[in-house]
Amino acid sequence: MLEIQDLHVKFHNRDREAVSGVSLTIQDGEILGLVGESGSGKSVTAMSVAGLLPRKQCDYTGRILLDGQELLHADRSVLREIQGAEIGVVFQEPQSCMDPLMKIGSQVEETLRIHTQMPKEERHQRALAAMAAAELPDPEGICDKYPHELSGGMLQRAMIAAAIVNRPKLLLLDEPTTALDVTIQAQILEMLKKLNRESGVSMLFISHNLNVVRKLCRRVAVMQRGVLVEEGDTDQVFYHPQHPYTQKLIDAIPTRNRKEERP
Ligand SMILES: Nc1ncnc2c1ncn2[C@@H]1O[C@H](COP(=O)(O)OP(=O)(O)OP(=O)(O)O)[C@@H](O)[C@H]1O
Repeated sequence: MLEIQDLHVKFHNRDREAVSGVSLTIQDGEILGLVGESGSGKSVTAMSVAGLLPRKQCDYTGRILLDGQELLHADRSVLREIQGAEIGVVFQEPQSCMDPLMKIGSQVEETLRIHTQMPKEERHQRALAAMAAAELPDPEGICDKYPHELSGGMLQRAMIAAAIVNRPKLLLLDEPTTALDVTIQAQILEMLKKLNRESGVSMLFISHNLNVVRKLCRRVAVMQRGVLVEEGDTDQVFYHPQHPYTQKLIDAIPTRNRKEERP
């Protein structure tokens, strides 16, 4: 469903490419993990897919196809349509993505307001359903709250609800659990798994932590300095890494966590 072909991105104010010849595919209903250290080009890859690349500040080549439709060179108006209707995006810091002065319910509904003609009551019902799918307790009550009244974990669930409310084909999750404590992180990973199982939405899950990716993704791609150095079945990559950089990422995981869940 998503095909990235030979993507290159170079920012004008940098000497080397942020993304150098990355090719990746995500099948219908698949969750692909994308790992690598800070600055390896994961977010720039996701931004290219989401149509969020600052086009005036960089040169970019390649192709990005979502169900056959080219996105990398598409017009802004086409991208805006796709962003709201077919691709949902969730970032690490929900606080910085939410409007502090707008109630949660309105923010979750926003995509529907912009991209559909749906009547108000139907929008509200869809927002409640999305919040329930994101496992927010008491969605009706939370609709009336402001962002500062929710915990970090709850806010991230609200962001996920906003990203799925228009039933996108693809969800881009850029370090969505990194800022959360481990218990909340585990609960959100479980929720994402269930969401994928029940709605069939495909996901690109970005993390610098290979151990987190293992919990969610059957397939993983590893990036280093803009280049895709390894890709394959997550367990295979984890237990038999082919690239020294992947080994380095694995070595960075505490041994206690590495042993758990060994098949
Ligand atoms: N708007 C921009 N202008 C110039 N350089 C940029 C811009 N956005 C990203 N970069 C550079 O592109 C490279 C890749 O960054 P990217 O954010 O994709 O890395 P990442 O793997 O997602 O890391 P992190 O986890 O820290 O976000 C980095 O060197 C970064 O500084």
